[in-house]
Amino acid sequence: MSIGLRSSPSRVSEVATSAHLSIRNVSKVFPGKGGLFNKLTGKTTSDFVAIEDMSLEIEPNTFVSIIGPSGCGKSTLLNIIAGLSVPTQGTLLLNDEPIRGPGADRGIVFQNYALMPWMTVEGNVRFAVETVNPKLSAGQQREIVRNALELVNLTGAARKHPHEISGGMKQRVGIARALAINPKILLMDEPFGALDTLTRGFLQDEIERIWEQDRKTVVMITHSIAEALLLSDKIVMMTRGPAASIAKVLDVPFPRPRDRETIDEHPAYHDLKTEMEHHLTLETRAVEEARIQKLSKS
Ligand SMILES: Nc1ncnc2c1ncn2[C@@H]1O[C@H](COP(=O)(O)OP(=O)(O)OP(=O)(O)O)[C@@H](O)[C@H]1O
Repeated sequence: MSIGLRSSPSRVSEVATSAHLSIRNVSKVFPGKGGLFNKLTGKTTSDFVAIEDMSLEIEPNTFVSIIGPSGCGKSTLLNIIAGLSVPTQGTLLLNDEPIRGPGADRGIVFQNYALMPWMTVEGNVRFAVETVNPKLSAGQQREIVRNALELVNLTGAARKHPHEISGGMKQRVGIARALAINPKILLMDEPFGALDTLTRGFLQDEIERIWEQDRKTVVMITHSIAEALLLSDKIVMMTRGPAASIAKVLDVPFPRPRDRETIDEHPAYHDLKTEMEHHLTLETRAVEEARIQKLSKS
C-alpha cells in the first residue's frame, strides 16, 4: 500500500510506513441543550455520553475492524482518531505523538466517497497529493497519482468525472486518494456500506490484495461479520451505547493471503462468527428494548 516514486527512494512518499495507535481512557460526551448541571460529575443531565473510558492498543501492520450495534459510537471513535473530533477525556498517541487534529499521517476512506464532483478521478487524487506534498515536482506528483490509480485498477478511468463512474469505482478513487498520501494509518468508515453485494465483494478482495503489499495499520468500521473475518487480524467488539466501551477484542488467526471461498474451512471460523453474531444480537436486542421502554414512557 506504499505508493511512491520509483526513481527516488529517499522521498518521504516512498518510505513504507505503519503506525502504533494508542487509545487511552478516551471518553466522548456530546453536550445537550438545557438540563441541570451536576457539580459532582461535571456533566449536564442532557449531555450524551457516547463513549466512556475506552482504551485500546493497535499494533503496527495490523488490520483492525470495529464492529458493534448501530449507534454505539464507532464513527465517533474513528472521527476522534482522525482528529476530526476532540475527545472529552483521554489521549490518543500515534507512534507516541499525541493526536491533536487531522493530519496527513492518517488517510480516511468515507462511506459516501466524499469526492469532489467537478474534478476528474485523477484530479481528486492529485489534489490530495499536491496538498500533502507541495514541494514535490509536478512530475513526481504525477507519478504518485499514476501509481495510486494503478494500484486500484483505475488507470483507464483517470479522466472520468465521479458522475460518470459506478459506486465501486468511486470508492476505488477514495481508496487511491487515501493511499496516495502514504499515511501511517488508514481509517475506513464502512467503506463498502453503500455498495451492492457483488461490488462489495470485489472491493474487499482488492483491499485484501492491496493490504498484503505492505500491511499498513488499518482501522475499519464495518457492520459485516463476514467482511471483518475476511480482512482483519483483530476485531474490536463494542458494547451498545450510551457510554459504549469495548466488550472484547477477537484475534483472527487465519493465514494470509486469504480467500473468501475457503476461509470458512479454517477451524476457528465458525466459533468466531458465532461469538460475533451472539454479541451483536444481544446488544442490538438491548438497544431495541431500551428504545421501546423510552417510547412507552413518553
Ligand atoms: N454531534 C453529535 N451530537 C450529539 N450526539 C451525537 C453526535 N454525533 C453522534 N452522536 C450520538 O452518538 C452516538 C454514537 O454515534 P455514532 O455515529 O458514532 O455511532 P455508530 O456506531 O457509528 O452508528 P452507526 O452504526 O449507525 O453508523 C449516537 O447515539 C449518536 O446519536
